[in-house]
Amino acid sequence: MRYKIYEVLTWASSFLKQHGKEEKVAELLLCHHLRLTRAQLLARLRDPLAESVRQSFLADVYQHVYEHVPVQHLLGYEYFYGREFLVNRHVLIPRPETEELVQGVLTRISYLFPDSQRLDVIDVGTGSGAIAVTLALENPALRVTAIDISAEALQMAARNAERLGAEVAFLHGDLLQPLIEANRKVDVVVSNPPYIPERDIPSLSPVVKNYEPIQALAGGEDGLAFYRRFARELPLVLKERALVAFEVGAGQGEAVASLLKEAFPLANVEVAFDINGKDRMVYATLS
Ligand SMILES: C[S@@+](CC[C@H](N)C(=O)[O-])C[C@H]1O[C@@H](n2cnc3c(N)ncnc32)[C@H](O)[C@@H]1O
Repeated sequence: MRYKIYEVLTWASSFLKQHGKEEKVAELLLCHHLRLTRAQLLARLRDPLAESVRQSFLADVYQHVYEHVPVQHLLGYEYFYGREFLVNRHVLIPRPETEELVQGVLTRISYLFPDSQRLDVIDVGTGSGAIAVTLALENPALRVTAIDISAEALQMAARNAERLGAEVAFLHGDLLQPLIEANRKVDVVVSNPPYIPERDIPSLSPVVKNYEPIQALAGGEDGLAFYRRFARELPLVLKERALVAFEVGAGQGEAVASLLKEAFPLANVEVAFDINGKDRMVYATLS
């Protein structure tokens, strides 16, 4: 007996709901397995579903429910700023909050450096390359370099840059060390570093804790370890006129702003809030 698409979809949606997962995951996964858009899927709900597709689709649904595999790992991608970024276990799945950081950087660049050519922009801890690739594509005048300590993450970021046609240079290294060693001075440093306090890691949801790289999450005892290092190392790499843009964990805004004010007493430091009203970005402008 062959089931119709809508029968399998209805069953999977309520199965997901019963297990505390989002129902819409069923539609996403089924579109993926059938290589259809959502509109095409909805137009074919009464078509029969091939048994092989039904089985591979249900295998993914079970993995999501019983093993907490993130849906992005089942699909192999996540959307960021309207573009598809490939993801795997070596990179953080890019989050919507980070789109707000990218937006903030693009806006600030346009008014801080209205007539500068080829600004040197560095994305530290690039992961999937979401920030670096998006900045390069949204403003092709930027000269974007991405750094990560994980060689596997850099591989994925480079693949994303190539697929999306972005010109980004990649450096393997520890935070700003590749720039310090080369005595390179830059205009913009942007980073979404690991910022989860170590004590909070055990209570993260299994979808995050079991599948996202710990190196992308753990920010030392209080979550601020990377910002402290940035505050020490940034003065060695920034030009006189420069922009620093960080994503921070909710509640960390003021602490990170203080670190930047200590490092750059003359800078204009600003804590910005995300769409959910949480302190999420800290910007420092040196001029
Ligand atoms: C929170 S993830 C951010 C990934 C990506 N930028 C994004 O916003 O989706 C942090 C990234 O920093 C990298 N990282 C961790 N420690 C690092 C270090 N010491 N130097 C450079 N990168 C580091 C991790 O490998 C990870 O890719």
